[in-house]
Amino acid sequence: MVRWLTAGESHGPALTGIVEGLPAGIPVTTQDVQDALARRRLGYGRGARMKFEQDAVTILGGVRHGLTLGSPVAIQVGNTEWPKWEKVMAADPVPAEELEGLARNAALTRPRPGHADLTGMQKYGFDDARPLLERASARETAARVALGTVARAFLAQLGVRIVSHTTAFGEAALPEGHPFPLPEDQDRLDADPVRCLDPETSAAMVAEVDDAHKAGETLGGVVEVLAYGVPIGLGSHVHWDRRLDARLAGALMGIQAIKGVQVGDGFATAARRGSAAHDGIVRGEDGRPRRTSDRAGGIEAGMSTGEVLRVSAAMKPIATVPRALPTVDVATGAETTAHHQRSDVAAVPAAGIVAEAMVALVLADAVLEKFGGDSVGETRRNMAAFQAAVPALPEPSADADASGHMGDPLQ
Ligand SMILES: Cc1cc2nc3c(=O)[nH]c(=O)nc-3n(C[C@H](O)[C@H](O)[C@H](O)COP(=O)(O)O)c2cc1C
Ligand SMILES: C=C(O[C@@H]1CC(C(=O)O)=C[C@@H](OP(=O)(O)O)[C@H]1O)C(=O)O
Repeated sequence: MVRWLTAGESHGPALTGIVEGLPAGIPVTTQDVQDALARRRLGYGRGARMKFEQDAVTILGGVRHGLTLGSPVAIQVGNTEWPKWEKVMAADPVPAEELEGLARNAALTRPRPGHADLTGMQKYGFDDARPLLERASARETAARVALGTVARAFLAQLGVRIVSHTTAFGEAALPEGHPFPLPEDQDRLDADPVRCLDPETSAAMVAEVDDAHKAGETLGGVVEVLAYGVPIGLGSHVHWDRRLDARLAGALMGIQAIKGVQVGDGFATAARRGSAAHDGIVRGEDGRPRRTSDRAGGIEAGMSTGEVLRVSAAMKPIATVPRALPTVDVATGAETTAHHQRSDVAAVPAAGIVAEAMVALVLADAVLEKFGGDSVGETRRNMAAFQAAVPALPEPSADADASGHMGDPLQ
């Protein structure tokens, strides 16, 4: 079982992530993690903090000379903002006179609708939103991306490669039937301001962000993650919590601001007739069955089919709306507008990078569940043996009934 945990606050000294259960022999370096984190900072609409803050990566355990040891991998991502917050976010008590007059320490009592502020204060018994927003902040996703780097490097050793792109940003969306991006497109995607390969749609998405910015608004959107080379049979139909689709959906829903997840064509299939909703099965070139399309997103009955795995996540607009939303001041009881602080206008492209990390962690777990292995080599051998044993179809005889009809159940 692969387990992972993160700790740390947005303006604390660092975020820390630990992933346990990955095998020995995964090639990963500090630079790999640093590069992955740099991708998360990109994207049109991100706020000022992304420009001046660096992610300071230290691998604290589980890796030696560029290879994992099979022990828990611990990664620290230092917040270079920390010196400004040393007193306000100190772990140990700070004398009141040292906090007095510090603007950063002022109690935030006008909770933002759509963020953790109000419900968190009510639930945890705080009269200030600071202790909530510090952990609710998606700064935490830096730690997930760091851990996802290791999971992804493991999957790459097995020929599984992940790519993501932005399919909708505000009202601008890729037209239906657009080509799927390939893993080799990653650099081109990262070079696009919104991570969309269609130039016309990309320009429309940028215009959406500009419009929202000018109007004091924020935006959401949809990202899609594709995984190539996923073997047949990850996950299982036998129990709800073993279904690969359920596990991916939970992991994607666990990203801040994600409000909808779909597998393959998801919601669109609900409006289709059966014949246009599923993927036909044919004899593939290697004599094994293949699907004629990827509407199901490479998962049927909670199991990977061996086709391209495809999941999408819908992100709501950023809650810190510059044209501040109505709220109440919990200190005075007065109706007012929400506190506003520096914020992203939109973070959809960054959410795509975080979604890649979550998909990588779930797939790494599912791969190890099916194939096991304490070293990368062992997992690779086990996976190859299983794949070699997937039977090819018998050669059809000339007089076989091609109708495949099983009788009408309504008669
Ligand atoms: C990459 C990323 C960046 C985000 N940046 C901001 C931000 O700058 N301001 C903000 O209010 N919310 C931001 N969010 C969303 C909030 O973290 C999220 O809405 C909040 O934690 C409440 O959780 P919920 O939206 O899932 O209910 C961001 C989310 C992600 C994934
Ligand atoms: C810091 C990051 O994202 C932050 C996520 C976030 C939120 O409310 O989720 C609010 C903002 O934090 P701050 O107000 O300190 O600028 C974002 O910058 C990051 O992604 O690294």
